[in-house]
Amino acid sequence: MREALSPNKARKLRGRCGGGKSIQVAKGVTLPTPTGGCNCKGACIDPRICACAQLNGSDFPYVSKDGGRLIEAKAVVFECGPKCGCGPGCVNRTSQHGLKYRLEVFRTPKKGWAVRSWDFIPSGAPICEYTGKLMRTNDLDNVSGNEFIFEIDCLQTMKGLDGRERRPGVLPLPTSSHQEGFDDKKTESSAEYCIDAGTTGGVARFINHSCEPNLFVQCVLSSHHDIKLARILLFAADNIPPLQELTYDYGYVLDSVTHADGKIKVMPCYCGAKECRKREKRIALELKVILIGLGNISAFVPSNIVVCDLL
Ligand SMILES: C[S@@+](CC[C@H](N)C(=O)[O-])C[C@H]1O[C@@H](n2cnc3c(N)ncnc32)[C@H](O)[C@@H]1O
Repeated sequence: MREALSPNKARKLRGRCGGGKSIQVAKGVTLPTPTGGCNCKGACIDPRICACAQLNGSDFPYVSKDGGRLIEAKAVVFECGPKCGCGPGCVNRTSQHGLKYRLEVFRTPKKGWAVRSWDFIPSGAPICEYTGKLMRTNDLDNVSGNEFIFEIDCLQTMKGLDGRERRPGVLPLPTSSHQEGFDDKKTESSAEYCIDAGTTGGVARFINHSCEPNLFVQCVLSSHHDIKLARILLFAADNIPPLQELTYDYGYVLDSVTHADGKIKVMPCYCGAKECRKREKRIALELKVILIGLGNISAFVPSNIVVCDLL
């Protein structure tokens, strides 16, 4: 990968601010109706009063420094939503404020497209949301490939299933979520819903896997409390200097992708980390993998993102 940016080669593409296209919902999938929120006015300040702070363990998950930073990774973050009394500037809406950093989609020698920032990113800062088409995992037969499928598996993270690290401080979800999908006795690990960014989505779809990532995945609930349909946000795991490639751990099950004949599909990992596991872990989907043409990536890239082909 060449490090130097070439302004002549860099191309600004048109698109929407705030991470690109928002979530589209597939036919047959219904988003839950917004749940009631807090009664705070203007901004949420007192965690003893804010009903949303109570859901986060009686505190706000964010500090307002640098426009909002997540204090620590959580099983799930409860943000204020449409039914809350607070306004859009509330710190407990940090992931809803859109892209804050100048991101660049660039070409790598071995991993295809990748993403980096022109700005310094402080630890805990929200980067972008994984957007695309929200669909049932069972309906995936009809999509073009699994390169851009993100399974919404917050439940597995919460329960530490499939080798995922169980995050500390897991709080019981509100009653509605228990009814909607959080069953303590359930050990089944498959995600019921996923986000397909194959044909629509934002810049998150270009972020590659690393075994030593500088981002982490955070499930966020803001307009409802159904964990199966949580929003997927990427946050900075560290202070990230400008031009360092942004990566997260795809965290899927090793050797779970098979060809049609049942043979394991080995996916080499080129993350370059010292502790690289040497294999990109992929999801357990028996799908034909068809790379979609990236001739027109403008559909995925908002206007404050630059695309730069460095090959
Ligand atoms: C969500 S896409 C990421 C963007 C992709 N690089 C592109 O050009 O559109 C996931 C795909 O990127 C490639 N990829 C991501 N991380 C990789 C890694 N560490 N090593 C090799 N290939 C990787 C794989 O082809 C993977 O299926």
